[in-house]
Amino acid sequence: MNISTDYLEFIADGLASQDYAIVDNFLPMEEVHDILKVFSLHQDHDLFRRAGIGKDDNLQYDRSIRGDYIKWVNPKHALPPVKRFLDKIDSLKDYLNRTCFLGIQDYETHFTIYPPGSFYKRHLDQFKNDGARKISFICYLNTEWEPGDGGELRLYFGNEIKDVAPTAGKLACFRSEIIEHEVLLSKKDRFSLTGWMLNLPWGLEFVVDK
Ligand SMILES: O=C(O)CCC(=O)C(=O)O
Ligand SMILES: [Fe+2]
Repeated sequence: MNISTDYLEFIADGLASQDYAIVDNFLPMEEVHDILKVFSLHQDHDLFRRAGIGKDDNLQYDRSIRGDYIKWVNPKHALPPVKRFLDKIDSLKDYLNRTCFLGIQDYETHFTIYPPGSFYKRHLDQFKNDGARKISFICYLNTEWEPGDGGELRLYFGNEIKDVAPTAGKLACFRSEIIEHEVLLSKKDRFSLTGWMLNLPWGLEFVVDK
């Protein structure tokens, strides 16, 4: 077990009782720094692409809605620091399947960079033409984040909101089909690993398509 049962239980309870959970120290700083080195490597190789909205025939690119850059993780070729993160997500997936009966079969993950001035307007993570996304998870990697830097994750609960600072090591997760959310304007480069637990298997062709 590479993630404590306390964390797993806390996340499962949060998802069951309020449709979201936030864990502050999901990753130790050393692992955050190791993952950031992988980001640098991918940036050096110019592997990040503008993120789109929707999927397949409905895929669109619109900066007034979403301004981040992404690189999909291929789990079969993940470098060790990323593999270590994926192993934790695997443990979480198995735990949620045992305790919440969500029928999660797989997950998809991308590296994400929001450059200064970017944001992602209020949305739901399920695509109109695909309801496979069950749980959204985001692990933040911003070691220098301070109040005023922006880039908070804003969760909507009817008329209530909750803002989550994107500080390094934190994991935010929520029910993809229920919780509307947005990324507020970020004033600095904002790094994260973003993923979704799916109730369908995720084939390699799907990775290459993206
Ligand atoms: O990075 C975040 O805090 C949320 C990202 C998001 O909403 C998404 O990629 O769908
Ligand atoms: Fe989202």
